[in-house]
Amino acid sequence: MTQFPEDLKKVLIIDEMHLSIIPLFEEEGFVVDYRPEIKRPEILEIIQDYFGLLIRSKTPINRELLTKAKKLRFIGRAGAGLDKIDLEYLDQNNIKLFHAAEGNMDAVGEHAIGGLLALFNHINKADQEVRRGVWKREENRGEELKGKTVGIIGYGNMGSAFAKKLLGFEVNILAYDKYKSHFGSGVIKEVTLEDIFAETDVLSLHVPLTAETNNLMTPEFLKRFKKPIYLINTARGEIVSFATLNQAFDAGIIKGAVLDVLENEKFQTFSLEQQREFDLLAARENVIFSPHIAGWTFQSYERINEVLAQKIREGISN
Ligand SMILES: NC(=O)c1ccc[n+]([C@@H]2O[C@H](COP(=O)([O-])OP(=O)(O)OC[C@H]3O[C@@H](n4cnc5c(N)ncnc54)[C@H](O)[C@@H]3O)[C@@H](O)[C@H]2O)c1
Ligand SMILES: O=C(O)[C@H](O)COP(=O)(O)O
Repeated sequence: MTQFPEDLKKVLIIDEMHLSIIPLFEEEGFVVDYRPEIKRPEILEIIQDYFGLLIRSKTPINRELLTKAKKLRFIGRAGAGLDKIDLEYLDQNNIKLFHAAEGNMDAVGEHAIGGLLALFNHINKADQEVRRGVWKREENRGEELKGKTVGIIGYGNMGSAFAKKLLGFEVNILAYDKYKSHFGSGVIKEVTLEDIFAETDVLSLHVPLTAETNNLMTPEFLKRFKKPIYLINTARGEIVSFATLNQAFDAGIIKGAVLDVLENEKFQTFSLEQQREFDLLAARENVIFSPHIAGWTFQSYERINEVLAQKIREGISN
């Protein structure tokens, strides 16, 4: 067990997490305040007392918050995405950041495959029809994954987990990563973006949300695909807008989509245009939505805590 001085023990948890987080961190010698219901104004008032902060994504960890966090030495992100965190500030102020992407990457890989198979085989649509007493076989004839080329953009934890799950489906797997190289294997081919445009049948996005990937998929970007594609987005909704998706469907560039993430995930805050474009998407039979649950399994919920506790144990003692 790590022994910390009295004033370097307090850890604040501001998001709902599997309750295993409490004993895991207490065993490490921390004093844990589990406050999943806490609102931002109170966080701003009390954050000065804490050595560690454990988060998911409810509250932006921006300068307003961080400048008040005078004793803060580490942040633990129970999950993968770091897009709500001011990474530059952490770097400049020697605040360590740990994430637990390894804890939900298998869930994301399996969800992407599940969505794709459901899309290819019209499972959701056919299920609704049969429940209504409608028996349509020809209209629900499926598409096989075997022989398709699957393009992956972003080959980190999620992209590589998805690729690994694809092995066995007898597909051609191409992966492009702007900041990583020499990751290919005999089966998974490391390629350029041009190769992705030229060969992809199924495109899966696994980049983080950054200034560069926000709206990465513009209409111009999508026009560069040589064949109509099926799109899987389990990364972040801001990478491709509703309007761009509709345009690409209408132009025959996208012929089906699995969308676990949306450009705005709070329906009540949709602008009129977002509502109009979302309704158009929702009217398409070849779109499958889910409410940002790709990484959200019973197993990952608990595994994320274990990954985080272990990384913090190792990282804090250095
Ligand atoms: N839907 C969900 O439940 C869920 C769960 C987990 C993660 N995610 C999302 O998946 C993202 C990826 O997670 P990860 O753990 O694999 O991250 P990661 O950092 O391990 O991998 C991302 C990869 O993308 C590459 N990249 C960055 N910008 C790029 C660009 N412009 N073009 C091409 N490649 C680029 C990076 O070099 C990196 O290798 C997270 O940031 C999060 O947004 C979603
Ligand atoms: O980045 C992640 O790990 C997933 O998108 C889940 O995010 P959440 O913990 O904020 O729900």
